Amino acid sequence: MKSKSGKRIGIFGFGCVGQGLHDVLQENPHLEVAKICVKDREKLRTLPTDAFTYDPQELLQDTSIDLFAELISDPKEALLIVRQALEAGKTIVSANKKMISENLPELVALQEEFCGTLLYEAAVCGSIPILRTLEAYYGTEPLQEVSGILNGSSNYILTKLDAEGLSYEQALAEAQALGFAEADPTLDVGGYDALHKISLIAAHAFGALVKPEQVLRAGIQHISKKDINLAQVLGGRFRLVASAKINAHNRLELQVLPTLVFPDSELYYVEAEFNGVALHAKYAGSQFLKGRGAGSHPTGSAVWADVSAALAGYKYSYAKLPKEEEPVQLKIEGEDELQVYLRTPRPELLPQLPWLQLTSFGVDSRNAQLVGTILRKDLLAHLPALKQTAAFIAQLPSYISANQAVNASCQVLEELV
Ligand SMILES: NC(=O)C1=CN([C@@H]2O[C@H](COP(=O)(O)OP(=O)(O)OC[C@H]3O[C@@H](n4cnc5c(N)ncnc54)[C@H](OP(=O)(O)O)[C@@H]3O)[C@@H](O)[C@H]2O)C=CC1
Ligand SMILES: N[C@@H](CC=O)C(=O)O
Repeated sequence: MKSKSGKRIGIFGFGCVGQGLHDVLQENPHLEVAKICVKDREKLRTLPTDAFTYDPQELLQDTSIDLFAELISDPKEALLIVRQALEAGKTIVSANKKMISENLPELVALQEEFCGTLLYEAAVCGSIPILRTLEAYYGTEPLQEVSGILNGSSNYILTKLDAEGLSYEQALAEAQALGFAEADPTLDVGGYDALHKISLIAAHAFGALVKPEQVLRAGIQHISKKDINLAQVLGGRFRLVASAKINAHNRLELQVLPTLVFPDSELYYVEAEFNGVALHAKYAGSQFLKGRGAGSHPTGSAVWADVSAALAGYKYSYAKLPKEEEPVQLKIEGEDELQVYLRTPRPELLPQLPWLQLTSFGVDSRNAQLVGTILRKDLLAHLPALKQTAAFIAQLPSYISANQAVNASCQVLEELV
């Protein structure tokens, strides 16, 4: 079908997001879909066979195509596609946060060298226009913090455990069936996906190029009924929260941690696959954006928005990234203290940690719970050993005392008896 704009798009991937984009383009025929590149020749498709190709070069070398959308689940192949498109000076839109966050310096350099364009709004918080907001609105204003719920699947699981009493396995299976989860769901529940997203946010919001090992990261995969009940008795909910924030020493602190949130936080009300991001700017003050963070049409909509913007000549300015001649201003560090809740079914494996304060409770043959205060950098150093104990680790706000947690745990036990 001839499009209104006369422009042609080549799409890589026809899964959850690719189909979402295709649906949106069918209802809004501004662009002609040249072809869709997929992998599996045996898969049943909802479109005729001639809509597809299995050879990426058939799209990449087609000079009649004006721009590409890269929406495949394989980050290595995605990098090859995006690299080739940018080296040819083309415009390409991607949703692949793992690939982009792990290769951002190269992708920025390729855009500069060959004058191509890469946009990736769909890679961060699905339908929420967070990158465009950071770029177009906060390109010059200093930000103090950007934080929130950046992974739809984890949030869906946590909501279902808390509100409907589903088992972890049931909730994860639902998140997968609905198309929210990554091909490897460890990326979601292990906090890696949120790490990729907060790294991209850090680049646009603070001009920081982040290495994964600089981020304090824990996921939700070891959460248990006991933890959910404890949160409920305390009047809170666990959410997987990612944050990038400038601390009192003008250092950037990055973390992805399950966090106990209460009704005084906007994040308490972010449910199911929704995401929510709070921005704290020096002059504008605070803002909160909430919307669907995963799913076919919400993500397809974000890709479509990028496609439309790219056709209108929009590019990221990366205004806050340090220029070659400037030294890197922002150091990533962790001198501050964190209060954490920790429960492990393998207490015998708990490493010796330099706790500043520590209260243990709920210790029996199967579990140990504790609330402790520790320096962020010490927790970062010991996190791999803690993870060996299958521990569930979460940040507790400082206004919750260890005594409150102990009392809540006793109440949970009484209710279970
Ligand atoms: N699902 C979501 O809500 C969101 C996903 N994303 C990101 O969007 C991207 C796509 O995710 P999603 O649609 O969920 O994934 P799906 O698993 O639903 O679909 C993946 C698609 O990629 C194709 N594909 C995989 N490997 C190759 C390859 N080597 N060559 C060509 N095609 C290939 C598959 O082909 P075939 O059909 O033949 O199997 C399939 O069509 C990922 O980067 C994901 O992280 C971003 C935001 C939200
Ligand atoms: N797996 C991701 C998909 C969107 O980015 C998520 O659950 O958020």
